[in-house]
Amino acid sequence: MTENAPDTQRSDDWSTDDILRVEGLSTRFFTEQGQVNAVSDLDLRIERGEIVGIVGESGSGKSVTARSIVDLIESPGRITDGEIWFNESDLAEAVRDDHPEAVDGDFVDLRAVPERVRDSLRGSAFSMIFQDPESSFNPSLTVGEQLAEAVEVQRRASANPRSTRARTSSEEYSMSNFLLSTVLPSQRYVSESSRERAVELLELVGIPDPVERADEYPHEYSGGMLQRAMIAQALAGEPDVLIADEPTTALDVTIQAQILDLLDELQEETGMTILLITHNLGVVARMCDRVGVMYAGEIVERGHLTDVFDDHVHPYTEGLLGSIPDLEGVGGRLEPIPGNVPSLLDHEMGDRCHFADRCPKAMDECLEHPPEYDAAGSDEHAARCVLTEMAYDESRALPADYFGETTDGARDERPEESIEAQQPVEQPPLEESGGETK
Ligand SMILES: Nc1ncnc2c1ncn2[C@@H]1O[C@H](COP(=O)(O)OP(=O)(O)OP(=O)(O)O)[C@@H](O)[C@H]1O
Ligand code: NI
Repeated sequence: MTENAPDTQRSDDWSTDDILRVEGLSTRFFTEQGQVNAVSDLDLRIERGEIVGIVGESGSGKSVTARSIVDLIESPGRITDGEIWFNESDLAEAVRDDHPEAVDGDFVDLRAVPERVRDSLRGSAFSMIFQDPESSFNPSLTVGEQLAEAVEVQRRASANPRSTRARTSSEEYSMSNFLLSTVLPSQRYVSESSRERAVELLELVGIPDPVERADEYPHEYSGGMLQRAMIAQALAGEPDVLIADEPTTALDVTIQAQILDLLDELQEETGMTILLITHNLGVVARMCDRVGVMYAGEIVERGHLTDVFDDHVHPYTEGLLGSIPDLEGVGGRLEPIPGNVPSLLDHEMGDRCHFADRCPKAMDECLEHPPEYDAAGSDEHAARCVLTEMAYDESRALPADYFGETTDGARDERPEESIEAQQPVEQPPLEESGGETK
């Protein structure tokens, strides 16, 4: 404790089980069209060793949330507000003297420490896997070489104290596909033991004949095998938190299920924490302990699986549940929620519930932007919806044409014949509805 530290620490109220606490995170993109509110006032708590899901439609802000946590937001984007507290006593010790304001108990606010400290956590504290494994590998190096180099970089880094780690540009490829161009082969750094570890990692992620496969190039791998190799790459630094951004969307359903099983097994073996991003509630049901449902840059409902699957309050969650695809393959059809994903342009968002124009239960109350209310169920259950506080009252319903013509008729439906009632209609899977990751 320093003289400047407040008498009561906020971390006194925080569970020591929490490995990460995101508080009031806002991330904006400043584009020619205007300010895009990609993530707004988002709170997220993740316990050590749990698998937390973030689920929502394309464009709801899931990837921006993930990239904000690992400090990968690029211009014209910027985190404009919030704190990202990471619970690690060694790191807290290391930065306490120079940055007392960034430390609260064993928690460190990653936004309040110098960039080099955040950089030093990539790969070791946090690692990220993406939907598209091709972009994480250099096509002109063998998979084994690239894994060995990732191992080497992490080894050399962990020989130094966390706050002063030397970095090389080459390690970035385990984190970021768009930094691929900076990757240079640097075989002189790769030791025999790193090569052995690379083969071990391939074996760990279930790649058959890992010694031989290590000598192959990325294009010689199938999509599922390359996804496994990317997971191996992300594990090279033995991260505390693995952020998996739609890790299975590009794969066929059988392979999807295998990759999810692999993540589950790895979580159990290593005890690492996983933040799993998906637009598929079936994946959440299979994998996660807790889940946050995102809409228009906000978490609109959160809780344990039972809260969200059985006791949900938010009509958006209800709509998503009508869209659960069959993960095992047969069918796999999704019923999209009627209406369009909202514009996140600041001047078009308005100060109302952002889902109101698609909501079959929108009432006068929804013209005010709802705070997060506690909801019935577990302590963790909360929703940004007035239905936590009052029953739906048809006499207060907004007229169907209240929001004009742009809503694809979503508001023409009355609740009794709303989203669930429309299920039999065959629709293309949400995966095909586009998004920046395609
Ligand atoms: N580089 C950028 N420039 C401008 N706006 C951006 C940029 N990246 C993201 N956005 C905005 O942030 C919003 C949220 O995007 P994000 O990628 O987080 O969505 P998502 O929930 O991950 O969707 P998907 O399921 O399609 O991956 C997008 O709708 C887009 O408007
Ligand atoms: Ni995304």
